[in-house]
Amino acid sequence: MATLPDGALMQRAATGLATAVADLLGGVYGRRIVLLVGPGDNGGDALYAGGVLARRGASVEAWLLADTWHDDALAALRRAGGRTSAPRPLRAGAVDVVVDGVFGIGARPGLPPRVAEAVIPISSSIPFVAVDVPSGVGVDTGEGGGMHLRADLTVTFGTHKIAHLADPAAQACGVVELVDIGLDLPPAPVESLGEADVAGLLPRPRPDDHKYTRGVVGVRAGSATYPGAGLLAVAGANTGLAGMVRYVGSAAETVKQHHPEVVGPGRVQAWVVGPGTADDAEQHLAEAVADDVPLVVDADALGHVTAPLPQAVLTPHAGELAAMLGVERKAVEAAPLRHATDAAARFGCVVLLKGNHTGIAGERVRITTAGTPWLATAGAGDVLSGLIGALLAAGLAPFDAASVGSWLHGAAGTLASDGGPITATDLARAIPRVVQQIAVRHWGL
Ligand SMILES: NC(=O)C1=CN([C@@H]2O[C@H](COP(=O)(O)OP(=O)(O)OC[C@H]3O[C@@H](n4cnc5c(N)ncnc54)[C@H](OP(=O)(O)O)[C@@H]3O)[C@@H](O)[C@H]2O)[C@@H](O)CC1
Ligand SMILES: Nc1ncnc2c1ncn2[C@@H]1O[C@H](COP(=O)(O)OP(=O)(O)O)[C@@H](O)[C@H]1O
Ligand SMILES: [K+]
Repeated sequence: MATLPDGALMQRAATGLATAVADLLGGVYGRRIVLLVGPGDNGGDALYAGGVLARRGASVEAWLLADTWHDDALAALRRAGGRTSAPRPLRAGAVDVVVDGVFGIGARPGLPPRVAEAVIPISSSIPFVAVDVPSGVGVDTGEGGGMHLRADLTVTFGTHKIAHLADPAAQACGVVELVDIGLDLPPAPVESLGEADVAGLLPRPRPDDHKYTRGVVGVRAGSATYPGAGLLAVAGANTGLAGMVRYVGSAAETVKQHHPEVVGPGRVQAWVVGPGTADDAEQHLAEAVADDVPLVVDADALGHVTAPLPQAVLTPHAGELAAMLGVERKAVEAAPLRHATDAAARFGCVVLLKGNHTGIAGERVRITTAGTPWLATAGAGDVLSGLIGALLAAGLAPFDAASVGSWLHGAAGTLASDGGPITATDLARAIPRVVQQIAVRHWGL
């Protein structure tokens, strides 16, 4: 901000916001727009954008929800023909869009009663556009805090904030649109991989490779009671990303019938331990750890992790992580990033916490946004552990294996789903297609 004329960034932000609102409305002239305006620059963005839209023929009213507001921005709105008015109940169809400019990155979580009273009587069928973040969420934690607003579209500036990536706040954002305002940004403490990042990290077979140089992954999963978990972990491992898959466990016959490529015990470069192992989980974990290679620890084996495991990727869902940390599941769901980071410190390894947006805590934090809620289906987690194991065997460091595996898993779920329901088997089958698309788009093959 110091290098630019006063207000330049805010003008860029407000122009981007006005464009996004116009796109959402499919036009501006005659549209009815309500601005929820707080005391800071977030309210200033909303007011300036309202001015741009009013000049183009929209009917814009601002509800001033704090005792102070951005004076210059309100003056600009008034000059453009906008007005202020008192909050009132809005039934469906009463206005075309509500713009939430109450609080932005300067906010503490939660909403003051005056704001809550104004927004509760607004029909939930009126679209909400959040300026920067839905007001009231924990901007730098992604935690829900107390009360917060929800948006159909969030227009943010310069860079994504943690609240756009980390649940539960991310679920309140709707679609997130990033407006470039020309900021020169430092490295981020939280990252989200995109397809090009994954293309750069994925192991590629070289001309002189053979199956052993590409890495061998061993799967210890499934049992007489749960053979399916073994099959699905193998399906995730056996998608061609490692050179070979070994299986160790009591579902060996079933695994061989479905996956003729898979071989029995021997040397491996990485282990996957846990899905469906039931009473054998502790022994499988001890044997895998004794091999001193990187490993994925999932499902039944997670309860047997007591000491730090420096080469491991732990892949709990919220319930499993809660049990490991001795807290309530609700506490993990309210603050997933914090609990994943705590667990990574406690167990001295990478912790991948599964969910809508999966968080990977290790040397840094990465969040996966590539998935779809259709992935909430039995066995999808077993496929993930196998897939991450294959990437470990292929030579990726645990933090990269976990985050690249999670991205491929989400992208495969989204591709297989195409908007409809999927099974874990469909998901595993789609993984090679995702890798093929990456190869075509980014590797020039
Ligand atoms: N920085 C940039 O590069 C750019 C920033 N831009 C824009 O500026 C926005 C940030 O603006 P900002 O810093 O003025 O803070 P903002 O979020 O409007 O609110 C702070 C005010 O709210 C109050 N308050 C907070 N929480 C509260 C609560 N729970 N309950 C009650 N009150 C609460 C707080 O009070 P205080 O804490 O001082 O008591 C203070 O008065 C940013 O999100 C983006 O939209 C763009 O223009 C482009 C460039
Ligand atoms: N609502 C959701 N949106 C997106 N992905 C989800 C959602 N719920 C679950 N998933 C993903 O589906 C997988 C489920 O794994 P898990 O809970 O271990 O199931 P299982 O034990 O049946 O395999 C995880 O990768 C998780 O991230
Ligand atoms: K806001």
